[in-house]
Amino acid sequence: MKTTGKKDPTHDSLLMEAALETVVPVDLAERSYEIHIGRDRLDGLGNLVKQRIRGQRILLVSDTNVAPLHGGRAIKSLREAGLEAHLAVIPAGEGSKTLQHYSQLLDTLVAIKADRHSAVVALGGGVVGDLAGFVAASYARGIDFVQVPTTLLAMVDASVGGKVAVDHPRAKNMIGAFHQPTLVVCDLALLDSLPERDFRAGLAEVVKYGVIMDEEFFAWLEETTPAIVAKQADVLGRIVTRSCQLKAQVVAEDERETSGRRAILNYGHTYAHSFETASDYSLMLHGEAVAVGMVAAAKLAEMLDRCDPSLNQRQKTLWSTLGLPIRLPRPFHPGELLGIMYSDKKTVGGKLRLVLPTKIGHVDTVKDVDPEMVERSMLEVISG
Ligand SMILES: NC(=O)c1ccc[n+]([C@@H]2O[C@H](COP(=O)([O-])OP(=O)(O)OC[C@H]3O[C@@H](n4cnc5c(N)ncnc54)[C@H](O)[C@@H]3O)[C@@H](O)[C@H]2O)c1
Ligand SMILES: O=C(O)C(=O)C[C@@H](O)[C@H](O)[C@H](O)COP(=O)(O)O
Ligand SMILES: [Zn+2]
Repeated sequence: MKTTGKKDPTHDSLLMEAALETVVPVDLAERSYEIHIGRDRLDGLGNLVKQRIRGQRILLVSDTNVAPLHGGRAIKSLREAGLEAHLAVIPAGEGSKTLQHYSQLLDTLVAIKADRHSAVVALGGGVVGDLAGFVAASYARGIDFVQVPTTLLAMVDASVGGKVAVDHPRAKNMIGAFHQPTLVVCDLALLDSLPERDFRAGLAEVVKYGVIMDEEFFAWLEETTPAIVAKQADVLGRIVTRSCQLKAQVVAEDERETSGRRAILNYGHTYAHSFETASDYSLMLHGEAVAVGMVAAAKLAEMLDRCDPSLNQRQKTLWSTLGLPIRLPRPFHPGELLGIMYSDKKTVGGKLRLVLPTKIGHVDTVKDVDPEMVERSMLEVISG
């Protein structure tokens, strides 16, 4: 692996040791938990879950794509471990992150007589994890929750850190909570069935970690694109492990985004959420919106003389090689997007706050950004 810039002595070993079987700890005092990463972990799920929950009754939540492929094995493993597992299946896609589906899952928990020691297990991508997690956060004022992510995006990001939510029609992830899982199990073999477009969308959040906090990881991703696109098993293991290590580090420093440190994970997201919301959550995948949002954010940083144009060029080159968009797929009105950005959760007192890069590996949160500049930065990504 090429090493460039200031060297963190632990870095090479961390990335190289990030082989196929790893456990990444998330250190949060009494809410600490482990992320188990490896291939073919689903068959051992029941025993892992059993050790980490208080009761026997489980609601396994999955979606209409994942349940037929992997739900049977998950249920079998839970039942073989002596757990009473029930299955609830939601329609696949972002359209399920609603109060209506949240309410239906609560009804299911009541129907199966779930109690305070019962647990929710999410088997799916970020949509299932965010929705099921919010259900677990609020049922009986909070019950145990286990994440079994099945997309790359959920393995590297959504399953870790305890942000759980549903969307408001005009504001993404606006109704939710912080509720940490008690266990995360990433079975890399599940990625074999993931559609190509969803796999590539997950890479956006991986590259995000490089830009916000790990220049060497970013450079390694640039060099490794052929193996990434070919989904080489050891490379996928390294990507998931390094991403989880980086996210765990940030979450341990600022669990509830109070000090501001955690906001760095939101790089590109204020823009991304406006694209998703303006298109009723149905035009772009979250990862695709993040990729374009990072291009717009880097353009703004460049316009504000905060970073060199080469940063955005490196991002865009990587997006093109990894099959991610650098522009929006249809024209949008910048004013409409800007209006939605004011509903972002980082907005305080009517002032926009944005996470902007200074160089690869470093970002700052910039308060009170000039809205006119933000609007202009969007022209970088608006087609037509
Ligand atoms: N909570 C967080 O910290 C956090 C972080 C990042 C993203 N998110 C949220 O995550 C969501 C996006 O997650 P996503 O990209 O995983 O989308 P997703 O959950 O919609 O999954 C993508 C698609 O892949 C299918 N799928 C999932 N796993 C599969 C598998 N193994 N085989 C075949 N098909 C499979 C799903 O049915 C779906 O159609 C967004 O709502 C986003 O806001 C949350
Ligand atoms: O975990 C975080 O913190 C993140 O910001 C991760 C993001 O990738 C993720 O999309 C998150 O859901 C966005 O958070 P939000 O607070 O802007 O809804
Ligand atoms: Zn995200």
